[in-house]
Amino acid sequence: MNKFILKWHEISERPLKIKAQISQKYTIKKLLGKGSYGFTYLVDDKQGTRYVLKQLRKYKMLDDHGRASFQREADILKTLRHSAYPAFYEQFEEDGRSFILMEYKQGFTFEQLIFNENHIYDEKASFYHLERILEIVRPIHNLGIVHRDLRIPNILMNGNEYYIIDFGLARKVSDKKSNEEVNEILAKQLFREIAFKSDFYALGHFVLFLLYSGYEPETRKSRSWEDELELSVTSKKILRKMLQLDEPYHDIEQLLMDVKLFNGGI
Ligand SMILES: Nc1ncnc2c1ncn2[C@@H]1O[C@H](COP(=O)(O)OP(=O)(O)OP(=O)(O)O)[C@@H](O)[C@H]1O
Repeated sequence: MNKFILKWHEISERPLKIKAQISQKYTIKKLLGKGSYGFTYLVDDKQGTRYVLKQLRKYKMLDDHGRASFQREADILKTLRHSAYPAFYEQFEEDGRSFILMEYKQGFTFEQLIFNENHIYDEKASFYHLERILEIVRPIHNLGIVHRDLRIPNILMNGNEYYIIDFGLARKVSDKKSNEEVNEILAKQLFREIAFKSDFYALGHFVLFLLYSGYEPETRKSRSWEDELELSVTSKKILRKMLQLDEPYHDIEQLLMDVKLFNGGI
């Protein structure tokens, strides 16, 4: 399909309507997200239990790559089985549409916490959250999986619990053959390379979002984060490595150790 036709399909396909019934079991309550891959809904079953239902766009179903990445997300969710990530429930097709049903994780995303709830994070709080999040990234990396989308809308908090969602871009690092191709194309997009350091790079930006939540510019001139934020030498060092400005961290244990030392936990 040429690019124009693909775009036309993307724009013209509408999400399912609120109150629509799927698989005779689930009712659509809300559209949570709309991406190029498909739609994400909040649904409930007849007992009123909430779930998240992901739908692959119809034209993506005709495309091997689209189907494969949707399947990869289902497979990765099935593999993970940890309370920090949505549990996989089922996968089905209906009316030529493909769906994945997963656990709904209740909480606020860090995007909501910063931009809607106006939370402000100082250096101490930011690195505390980073440590807690790294603890739940560790099991993913230990399974040889890179998330590749650890952004503020994909990390949630509820009380003392942290969750990671949206495994749509996650890949196995051992998936060498297909990865070589992807890595070549994406070599310049530091957070999409299929390597653990991509997740650290994304989390470096995540920490900058937290740190900038309390930033009041003194001048109109924009400066680098190192000049704008008042940070300790150690946290700058950690961030520079995460952001691949210095020799990057290659495995999570090195990074976690530095963050724990900084937080005074070791
Ligand atoms: N399992 C889940 N539990 C709770 N909320 C979820 C879950 N999955 C997705 N969401 C919510 O739905 C939103 C959109 O879902 P998702 O990330 O899958 O789609 P997206 O279109 O790729 O969005 P984004 O670009 O924000 O990542 C998320 O930002 C989150 O608020």
